[in-house]
Amino acid sequence: MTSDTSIRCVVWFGEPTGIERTRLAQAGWHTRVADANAQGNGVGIRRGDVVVAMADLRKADIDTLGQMAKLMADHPRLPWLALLSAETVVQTPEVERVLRASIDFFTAPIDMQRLIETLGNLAGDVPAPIAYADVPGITGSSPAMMAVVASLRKYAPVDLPVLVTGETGTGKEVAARALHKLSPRRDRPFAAINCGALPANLVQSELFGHERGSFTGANARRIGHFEAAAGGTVFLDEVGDLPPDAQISLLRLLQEGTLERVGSTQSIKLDVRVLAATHVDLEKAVAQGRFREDLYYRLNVLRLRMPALRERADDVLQLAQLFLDAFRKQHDCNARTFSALARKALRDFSWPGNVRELLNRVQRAAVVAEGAQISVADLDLQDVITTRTGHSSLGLTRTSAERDAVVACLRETRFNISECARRLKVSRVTIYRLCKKHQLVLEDMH
Ligand SMILES: Nc1ncnc2c1ncn2[C@@H]1O[C@H](COP(=O)(O)OP(=O)(O)OP(=O)(O)O)[C@@H](O)[C@H]1O
Repeated sequence: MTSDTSIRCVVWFGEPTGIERTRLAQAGWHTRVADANAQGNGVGIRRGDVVVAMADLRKADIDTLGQMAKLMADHPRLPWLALLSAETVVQTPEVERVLRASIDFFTAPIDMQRLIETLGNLAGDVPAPIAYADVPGITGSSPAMMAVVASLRKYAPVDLPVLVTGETGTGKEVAARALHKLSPRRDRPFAAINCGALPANLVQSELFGHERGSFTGANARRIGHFEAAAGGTVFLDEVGDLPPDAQISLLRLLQEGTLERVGSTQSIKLDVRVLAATHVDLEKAVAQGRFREDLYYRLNVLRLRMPALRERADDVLQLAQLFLDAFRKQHDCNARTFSALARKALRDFSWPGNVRELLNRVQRAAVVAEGAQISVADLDLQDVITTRTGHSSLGLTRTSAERDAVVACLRETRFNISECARRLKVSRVTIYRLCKKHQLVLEDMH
């Protein structure tokens, strides 16, 4: 976080265009133009200012490139971004050094919106977590999460089953609890049952209860989870795992509002709202005959899809900060925030375990972090950074493919320019131009 008097500054080694300066100024960034070749020139940075350095290679000659790479190596603590022209030859050692030292790079024409967003991330702009006063436990202001919140508000007061779908760890149980808390049943019990974790031979008795002596070991009458939640809400997680007999009992409860305890023929009237969740494809289970179709339709009256975390990248930093703050309240730890690179990794990672994985990684990182900032290594996300920055932009890929094609063809044709031009279906002049562009000195290639 920045103090009130600190300013945000881009130290631009190169030549920003007028439009680039204006867009940065509009986004609250001062631009200080600097020269990579001029030693020790002051650029008016004060302690406490937020500084991002820009290595603008668009017009850099070979000497400037070398100077730039050296400058970056001498200032490894500065967050560096690189700007390339479409013609920048990436295979040169100097450009490679610049790219390796950069957190991110942009190829002309520069996408100013992405650049400003990246600068914001580097400055630690983590919007305050959006919690919804009326919807407990739900955090996130991404469009996907706002749609979820709108559905929760709509579905909560309606006394119908809701089928919550979504990958593991997306917050299906959190959503079910929110539905209960928002509903008129809020002061009655809420029971969350993982159907997949119940032993198959005990499912009926666990859910619907049993009478004394109904099976070996049933020493006393016992009411099941449904009866215990009378007047409230029962959330059946992994409902697809229910065995066939329990599916019949559940269907009856939904259709007639009654249940029978195991070992009894007496129907008990019960008022309970059923919410169910699945991370498997229930439609497929129905098609394969593993799940009753009539039960599927009963459960699937209202449907709520919890988005995967990678679909709501806007929420990742907010959630990460929320989890870190919560951890700090309970434990002694130095970590207060995330480094620029860590924030980038958090946004770029695909989060197969969704919010649960984010929570686990943040807590582990908070324990192992030495300083005030959690690093990429603390989060164990180094691979994300390596893979991402290893990726080429389209411009870079094209440039490098073009160079490879020219080099290969020149070698094949034993450096016969006319033959190479014929094979590549371009003029001789173009071959000479391409050699110049890619800094290919013909004699060196023999
Ligand atoms: N929007 C959110 N805001 C804050 N915490 C969340 C949010 N969504 C999920 N969590 C947290 O993430 C963890 C996983 O959530 P939850 O158990 O609800 O996921 P799930 O989809 O039911 O998982 P599974 O399919 O494995 O049962 C919990 O610790 C929960 O508190």
